[in-house]
Order: sequence, then C-alpha cells, then structure tokens
Amino acid sequence: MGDALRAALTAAATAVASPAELRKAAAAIRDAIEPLTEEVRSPATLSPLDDMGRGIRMFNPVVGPGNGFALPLRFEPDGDGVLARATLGPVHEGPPTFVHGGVSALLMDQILGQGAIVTGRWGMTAELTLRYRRPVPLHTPLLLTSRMAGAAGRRTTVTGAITTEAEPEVVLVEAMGLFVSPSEAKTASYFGTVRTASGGETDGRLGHARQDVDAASPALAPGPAPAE
Ligand SMILES: CCCCC/C=C\C/C=C\C/C=C\C/C=C/CCCC(=O)SCCNC(=O)CCNC(=O)[C@H](O)C(C)(C)COP(=O)(O)OP(=O)(O)OC[C@H]1O[C@@H](n2cnc3c(N)ncnc32)[C@H](O)[C@@H]1OP(=O)(O)O
Repeated sequence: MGDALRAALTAAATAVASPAELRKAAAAIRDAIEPLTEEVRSPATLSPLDDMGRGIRMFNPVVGPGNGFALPLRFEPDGDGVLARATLGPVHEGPPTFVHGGVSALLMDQILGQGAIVTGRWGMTAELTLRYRRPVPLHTPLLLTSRMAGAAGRRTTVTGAITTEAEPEVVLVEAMGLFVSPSEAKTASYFGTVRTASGGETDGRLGHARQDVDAASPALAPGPAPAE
C-alpha cells in the first residue's frame, strides 16, 4: 500500500495529463480508498503493524514503509553513529530541481534522533538547528549521517550532515539536534492513553522491549531510557 501511495504521489507531481485524465484518476483513487474508511482505529491506538519496543512505526513520515510520503529512510550502522542513503524526487522539491529545506529538516530530525537511540538514549526533539550550506539536489544519491556529540542527564546532543554519495566531503546541510527524554510526569501526560492494537498499555518508551530487539537490526535497536 505504501509503495502504491508513493507511486501515486510521484505520478501526480510529474504526469503530463489532461484535466479529464486527472479527474478520472482522482475518482479511481477515491473509489479504492472508500472501503478503507469504514472502520478506522482511534488516534490513541497504535497500528497492529507498530512495535514500539522494536522501534517499528509503520506510518512514520520518514521511516514508515506504509506512509506514502516516507521514502522510507532505512538506517545502517556507521561506526558509533548511523547513516542512511536516499534519493529524493519531485514530491520533495522546494526550489526547482532542489530539495525543500523543510524536507531536509524532517529527515535530519529523524536520523539525529536515531543517532541518540543507537547509543542507548532517546528523547523528543527539543531543539533542531540546520545550516543550509549548498542546495541539496533531487534525483541524486545522498548520504545522511548522524552521531551523538554529547549527553547529560536526560539531554542528548547529536550532530549530522547531508552530502551526496559522490562527494561525501562536501557538506550540503549541517544539523544539530537536542533530544530530551521526557520526565515520568510528561511521559504519562503525553502517552498515558496510548494503547497497542491489542489493547495493551504502552507509555511509548523505546527500550521497554529491548530484550526482544532483533540483533540483526542494530540500527533500529532502541536503548533504555536515560536515567534522570
Ligand atoms: C506510544 C507513544 C509514543 C511516544 C514516543 C515518544 C518519543 C519517541 C522518542 C523517540 C522517537 C523515535 C525515533 C527517533 C526519531 C525522532 C525524531 C522525531 C522526534 C519528534 O518529532 S518529537 C516531537 C517534537 N518534539 C516535541 O514535541 C517536544 C516538546 N517539548 C516537550 O514536551 C518538553 O520540552 C520535553 C519533553 C522535551 C522536556 O520536558 P521535561 O519536563 O521532561 O524536561 P525539563 O523541562 O525538566 O528539561 C529537562 C532538561 O532538558 C533541558 N531542556 C528541555 N527542553 C529544552 C530545550 N528546548 N532546549 C534546551 N534545553 C532543554 C532542560 O533545561 C533540562 O536540563 P537540566 O536537567 O540540565 O536542567
């Protein structure tokens, strides 16, 4: 489904078609999704395809395979950090032929967060700073990298960059993120009503199911919540 949605978004952004052809395709899309809108999960119920303990979010807009806007980005270990390879297309365009700056920020938010998670720490984004040094080209294999730069209490600082695969020494975007693991009180107030698809409780803390993490997927492996 995610692949079909991605194909639809790209087709919509690139098709050279008449208004009649576009209306016909739009009607077919509406017909196709109509049966899927009859019974839907509540906003505080996770998808049955999600597994917080293993860091699997099927509809995350960056890494979720089921989300049509997601690439989806996949992480690989990179020394003590993380990297991801991506080639962006017409649905990510800002200035003609270049990536939208907000899309770069979206991708870096996720990979910086992952850079904290692979060190056994995690948190919500408290600060995100980007320096756009060169425009990021579309249709070009890119490298996104991140690495933890510092940690204190519940705060984790992570730095990263976007480059092309062809010229990894030329930094296009520099990024810094501060991730703060929420207090017990904030965690309860934000996520206390969230339930798994089978009705189980989850406070969303990555790492509660750390023992279940597939050793073959170390880049997705969550760590325990940092101590206070
Ligand atoms: C089933 C539920 C699922 C829930 C999942 C939740 C989180 C998931 C975590 C990881 C996600 C997994 C993948 C990784 C990729 C992620 C990328 C996307 C992540 C996001 O898309 S996430 C959404 C955007 N994000 C927010 O929506 C945060 C809004 N924000 C707040 O909700 C609070 O702000 C919070 C909770 C951050 C802190 O609240 P708090 O009460 O727990 O902590 P407190 O204020 O006591 O601060 C403790 C120490 O951090 C320092 N500190 C705090 N904030 C600071 C700031 N902004 N700048 C500088 N320092 C800061 C203080 O100065 C103090 O430092 P010190 O200890 O030295 O005094």
